[in-house]
Amino acid sequence: MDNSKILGKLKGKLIVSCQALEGEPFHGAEMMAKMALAAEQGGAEGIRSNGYEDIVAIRKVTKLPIIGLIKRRYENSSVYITPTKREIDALLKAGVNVIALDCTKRKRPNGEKLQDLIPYIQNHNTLVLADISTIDEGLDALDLGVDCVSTTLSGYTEYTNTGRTKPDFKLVEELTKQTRCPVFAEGRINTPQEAKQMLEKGAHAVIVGTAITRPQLITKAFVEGINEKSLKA
Ligand SMILES: CC(=O)N[C@H](C=O)[C@@H](O)[C@H](O)[C@H](O)COP(=O)(O)O
Repeated sequence: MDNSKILGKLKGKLIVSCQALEGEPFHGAEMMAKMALAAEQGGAEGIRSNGYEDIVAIRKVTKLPIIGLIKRRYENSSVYITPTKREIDALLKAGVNVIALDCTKRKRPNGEKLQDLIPYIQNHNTLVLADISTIDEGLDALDLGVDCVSTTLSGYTEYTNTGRTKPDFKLVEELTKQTRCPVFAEGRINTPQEAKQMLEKGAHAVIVGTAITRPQLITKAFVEGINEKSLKA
């Protein structure tokens, strides 16, 4: 696939994040490949996926563009989405089209720097999606030459973790005002209406995970909805 055309193809579309971590009922490459297939059948135009095995399995069942990441925790750093060159090399080997890279201002493990990692990925004919949590991080990442940004980490860094339960519409709106580069809306988008609203606010595409691919959490939302005390009572 010609990666330079991917961003154009994703404009206005839905990307489904197919991730189940260890301990989750759907954990496993075979399951994630089925999730990706289901997403494609439902009309998604891209897949976001975590881990070498899951990505290889997904690549076998679909030709959709894959945004890959590897979550790994290192000592002395809270960066966990594709933190080092080691994860980047594994993603390049898996054959992803785009690499999702933590581009927050936090210190990376092994003293590695975004200034080196971004061109390294791009020199392998692979795009960089910057996962950020604030407007400044988004703009800084764009200055460093990333191909696109995603609001993935809003609410998940030490300095944005305010217990937010709704998507960060404001961050998408502000970022799209300040750049012509594609801004992906991601994180806690739980309804088709919210997804559409994000596009109306200028998002290039919408990435949805939990609300589509984590059945235990979808069930929980229904159970909580049923148990919620009626305001009229
Ligand atoms: C914060 C973090 O680690 N986010 C991860 C990034 O890859 C995934 O766990 C999320 O599922 C993904 O961002 C989609 O978001 P949501 O599941 O809320 O639709």
